[in-house]
Amino acid sequence: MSPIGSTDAYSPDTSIVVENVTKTFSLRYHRTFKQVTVAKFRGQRTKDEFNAVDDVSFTVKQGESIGLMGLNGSGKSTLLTLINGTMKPDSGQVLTRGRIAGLIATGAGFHPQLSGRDNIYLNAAVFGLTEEETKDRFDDIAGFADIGRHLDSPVGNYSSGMSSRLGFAIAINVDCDIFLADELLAVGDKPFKRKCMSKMEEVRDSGRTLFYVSHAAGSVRRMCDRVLVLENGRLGFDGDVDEGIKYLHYDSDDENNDDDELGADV
Ligand SMILES: Nc1ncnc2c1ncn2[C@@H]1O[C@H](COP(=O)(O)OP(=O)(O)OP(=O)(O)O)[C@@H](O)[C@H]1O
Repeated sequence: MSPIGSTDAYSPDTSIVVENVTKTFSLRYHRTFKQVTVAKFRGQRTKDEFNAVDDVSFTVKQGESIGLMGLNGSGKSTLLTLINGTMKPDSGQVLTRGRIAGLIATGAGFHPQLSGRDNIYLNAAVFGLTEEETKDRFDDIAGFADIGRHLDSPVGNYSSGMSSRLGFAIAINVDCDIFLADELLAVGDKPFKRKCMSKMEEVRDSGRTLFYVSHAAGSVRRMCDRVLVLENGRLGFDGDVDEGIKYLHYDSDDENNDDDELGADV
């Protein structure tokens, strides 16, 4: 990996540069105005700040597939949201090259009162597809989501698995340079997870940059050629997949089981 700040980090085959990125959130201890006032009167703390992403730096080359791992709350989703541009870092910078697509949160970007069909057009437009492009891809999207008659009912009534199917089906049909996937296998059923994995392999093999958040060691091993491990917001490990998984102390017996790898969490 090129050191950040070197000319290599900004070379034409660089896909993502994350440079000393920090994102700070507040932990609030009281909800109401009255509680806050009483706490202040008693000299108690009403909030604390912490770095969900803490001075993280790395560079990704176009076509690399990165497994982003770490325990719950270590900052994976926050980092993905910063790469995606939905949130801005408090310090440092994130640079990306090309169009970004992917599934960051189940149901994010869907309008609950619109049907699945209308949401396909809405969501595809957010990803930058024209109406014509979406029409051309509609059958592929609906076919991949495979939610049958529910396509014409409001997305607000969908189960989390159904929202995830629709979200993934749209995202995977967008032409992009960087594909971000945050625990997309967490809610789907097993046949859908298998379908997603082979689609993601297609994405990886087509030369797009893949950023894949997962707790499942087996699927990271199958999908990725490099692992980043976050620990309390800091980058604890960046390198070889097996070593990254060992770094997180996975039980190696679980990793070889194909069924487990599609669903197992740490
Ligand atoms: N908008 C927010 N405001 C305050 N705290 C937040 C916000 N979003 C995330 N956090 C906190 O930031 C930390 C990192 O959260 P994040 O969702 O990035 O972790 P994660 O590694 O993706 O976790 P998981 O594996 O459980 O999905 C957590 O402590 C979380 O509570």
